[in-house]
Amino acid sequence: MGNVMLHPSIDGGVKKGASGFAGGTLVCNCADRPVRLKIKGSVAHNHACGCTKCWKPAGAKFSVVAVTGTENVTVEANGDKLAVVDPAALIQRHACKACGVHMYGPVERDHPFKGLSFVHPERFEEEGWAEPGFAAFVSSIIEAGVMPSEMDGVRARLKEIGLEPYDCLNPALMDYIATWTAKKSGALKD
Ligand SMILES: N[C@@H](CCC(=O)N[C@@H](CS)C(=O)NCC(=O)O)C(=O)O
Ligand SMILES: [Zn+2]
Ligand SMILES: [Zn+2]
Repeated sequence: MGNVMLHPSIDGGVKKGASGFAGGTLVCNCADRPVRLKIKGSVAHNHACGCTKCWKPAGAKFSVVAVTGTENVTVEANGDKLAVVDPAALIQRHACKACGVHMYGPVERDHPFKGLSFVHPERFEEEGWAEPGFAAFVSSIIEAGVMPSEMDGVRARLKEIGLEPYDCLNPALMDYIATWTAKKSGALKD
């Protein structure tokens, strides 16, 4: 099972983050004029994502992606290289035009995730970011070309390293989204 490749940062097992992690600098893959972003404070809800829209390093089936408040994100250097991948998407993924790494993805629309930005903690120069805690959008890896017959092995490997696989988000985030929606419709009162 250990030969199922998911993502380089977790293939050897999930490494626990440091409790004192206070943020740092995200850097893209460019040797020349890399994009640099400052992230203030820790990241939350780190997880593996199998969807086709999140950035993955070469050969990875999953991305590793977490959130922070958009107010904690500052572009520090070479922001002129950033462009929004899909302006119609909920998550406004800002990618480096030269190397393709997604640097941050703010949610600005009226949505339960409004005010949050999605970031890829593996791009931190610093060690100690909070480890991923579950796997989301697992079935979506088929959309990127993974054989359906591989899925049992992928889910078994995710469980083996302690990442419960879900085909959407985990129950905590799904309940959070549904609560927001129910309050908006009036089905739930504050
Ligand atoms: N099955 C689709 C799922 C895409 C999807 O819904 N991704 C989730 C997880 S990142 C999402 O919240 N997307 C919002 C967005 O891409 O803006 C795919 O793989 O492309
Ligand atoms: Zn770059
Ligand atoms: Zn995703």
